[in-house]
Amino acid sequence: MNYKTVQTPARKVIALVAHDNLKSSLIDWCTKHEASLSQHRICATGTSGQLIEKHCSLNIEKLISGPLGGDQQIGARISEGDVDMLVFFWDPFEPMPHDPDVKALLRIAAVWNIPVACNFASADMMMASSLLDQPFDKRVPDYERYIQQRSQ
Ligand SMILES: O=C(CO)COP(=O)(O)O
Repeated sequence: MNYKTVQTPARKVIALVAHDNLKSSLIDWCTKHEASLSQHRICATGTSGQLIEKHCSLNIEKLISGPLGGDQQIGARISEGDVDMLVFFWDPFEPMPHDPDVKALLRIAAVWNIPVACNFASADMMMASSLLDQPFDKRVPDYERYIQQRSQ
């Protein structure tokens, strides 16, 4: 794979997702970081987004609920370059009917070099980063070269 460098903007698009047993943790985390989060654009899977809006004063773009396609929607946005960070409190103790979607979301986030936090501590560290409010360069697959090489 060939890579190129792109710039992540200062004002980020942050995607938030939590499985049911971790929704209260995500709400606590959003409450803790409400002021910082309000400086960025937030999207979330359906139920997580509704609950965050109910408990915090954040504007959330609510996508489809996870089991109905929300994880895939976020994955599609990542591959189109429209998500800069992912906080996904996935449940390590319960299998989900949509486990393939969860895996696909985590995979595509790895492909596109998206910072991902899967628990409270890593999400806290991400919010403490000086890069949160600054543009920063990151390496992503060079799609133009990839498609050019494949179509020769
Ligand atoms: O299931 C989810 C992620 O896999 C989360 O979806 P909801 O926020 O709609 O519950």
